[in-house]
Amino acid sequence: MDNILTQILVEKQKTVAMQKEVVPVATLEKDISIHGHQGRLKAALQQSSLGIIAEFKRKSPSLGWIQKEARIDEIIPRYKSMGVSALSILTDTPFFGGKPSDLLQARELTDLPILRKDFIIDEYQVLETSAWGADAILLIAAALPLDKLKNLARLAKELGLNTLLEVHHEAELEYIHENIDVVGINNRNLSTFHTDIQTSLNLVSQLPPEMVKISESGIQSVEMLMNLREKGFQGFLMGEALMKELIPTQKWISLNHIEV
Ligand SMILES: O=P(O)(O)OC[C@@H](O)[C@@H](O)c1c[nH]c2ccccc12
Repeated sequence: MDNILTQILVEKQKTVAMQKEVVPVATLEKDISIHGHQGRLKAALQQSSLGIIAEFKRKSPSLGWIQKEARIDEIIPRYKSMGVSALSILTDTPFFGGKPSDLLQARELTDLPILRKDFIIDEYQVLETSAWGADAILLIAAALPLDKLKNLARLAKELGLNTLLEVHHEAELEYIHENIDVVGINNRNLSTFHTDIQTSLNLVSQLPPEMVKISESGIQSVEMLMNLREKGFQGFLMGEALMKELIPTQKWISLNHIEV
């Protein structure tokens, strides 16, 4: 199989089928009424902060292990001290080394909005996301037919979750509809896994002006972030650079004090 996304989706179908056996829908639904989070990702990005969505990611198909032994209770307090706007927690195990308990642990540690980062292909996973106390789901246009994506986004809205739609090119902009709260342009080509910030810069003018916009992947420096910010992005999904602490925490803290 040539395309990594295709491999991930095949694997995901098996995982979801297994999970449905382990935790039946009725059990998940009990937890949903307990949490009842209202989607707060969009609101957090609309406030005038730096707009970083800090990702917790142990490994990725493109990089291999980034930090195999990374712990939520060490990384999340650092992200909090940086003044990030939201968190992104990977819950995919085979390809990204994440697990649902990472999200649960992060939820215990902070009130920051949490994006559940996974490959959502089934309503069951939307229920899980809500039951685990996250605030938002990611839906990837390249991974889903439009009608399926619309059904998932509708369920998310009913549960009070925000939906972040991930797009890569112009043709996918047709996926934007009333239940999409935030649009993310992924700078990573999902076939080659190569990143290029130009992807964001090229597409931004074609997004609806009122839409909250995020640039995802390959943001490695403050200069890149500021450039994207000037071009109209309010959110910046960053994983590798933060996990590796390529930019000192102190630098982020000082940036939060300037007018952005
Ligand atoms: O580590 P980076 O290059 O900063 O990228 C973070 C995030 O954008 C990336 O992990 C990502 C974007 N979309 C995804 C979809 C699935 C898994 C991962 C992703």
